[in-house]
Amino acid sequence: MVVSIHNVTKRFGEKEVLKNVNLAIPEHSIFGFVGANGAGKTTLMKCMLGLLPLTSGTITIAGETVTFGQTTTNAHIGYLPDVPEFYPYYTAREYLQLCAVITNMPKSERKPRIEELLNLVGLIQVKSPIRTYSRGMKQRLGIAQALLNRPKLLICDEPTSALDPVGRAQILSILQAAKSETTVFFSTHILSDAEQICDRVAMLHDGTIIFEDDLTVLQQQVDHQFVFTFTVTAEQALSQLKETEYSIYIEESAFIVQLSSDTERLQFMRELIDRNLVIQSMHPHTKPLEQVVLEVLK
Ligand SMILES: Nc1ncnc2c1ncn2[C@@H]1O[C@H](COP(=O)(O)OP(=O)(O)OP(=O)(O)O)[C@@H](O)[C@H]1O
Repeated sequence: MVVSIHNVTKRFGEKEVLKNVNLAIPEHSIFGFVGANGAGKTTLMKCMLGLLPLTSGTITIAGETVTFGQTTTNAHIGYLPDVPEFYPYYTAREYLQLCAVITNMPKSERKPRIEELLNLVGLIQVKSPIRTYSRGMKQRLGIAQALLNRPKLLICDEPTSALDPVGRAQILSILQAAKSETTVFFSTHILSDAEQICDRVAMLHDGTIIFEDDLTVLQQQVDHQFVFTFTVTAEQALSQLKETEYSIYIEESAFIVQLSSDTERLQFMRELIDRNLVIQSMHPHTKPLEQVVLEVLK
């Protein structure tokens, strides 16, 4: 485990913001940390970075215990705050060169690493200074900076929240690519972002982890239901399957059918052939993460 959080409680005065939190983050995974505004996500990340003292409990990063005020464990961490700040008159390349010098990166490694990261974050062709960058470009540069020294863990605080759909998709694909060299821990209140790239998801609600599991387990399959697409629309397919014995319904233009056994699945395929319906895709019907969350919070 690259991160182990054990019975962590954090109080600000009388206010208990984290209540006995336990988390284990496996290496080379993308771990989504979801929760509404004010749930305590930033507080836990600051505790992981040794920026806040714990009221009780322990946090270890790459096997080393985090101690408030000490920065030794931060050598394993790259951190992207929600609004990263840079020197506005530098270009991305100049800024990363400065960071490489400050962090004592060996001279021979600087150029290849910086070019590799500029390529990863899609800024390799950009020659203009950072002051001209969009928010998404700044986030992307922030990821490059955080990854510069090959940390074992990349912590990103709401990296997609302020971005438009294109900017969000770019960040998600960069985080996915970063997984080959590090472990990604990112917080978000956008469930669909977590759903797109995470291997594991934990949800913090009022300072308590209310679920934590592999995303595939969380998005349980709905009782033997399958979603089909055909070369015709769902409505047309349904009309071609008139008087069928199968339980079929259409939900938001998706054709969904209940097939409880392998035999039923085979029979249904035969029926589709008999009715000249050509399948484009078939997959198990799963609950979106949002529905899982709503059910847990009920
Ligand atoms: N230094 C502090 N002193 C007192 N209360 C604090 C302090 N820092 C955070 N809090 C409180 O702790 C709670 C959790 O805040 P936190 O910033 O961790 O939430 P969050 O999940 O990151 O929310 P957001 O998505 O809005 O950033 C909030 O009620 C906040 O007011």
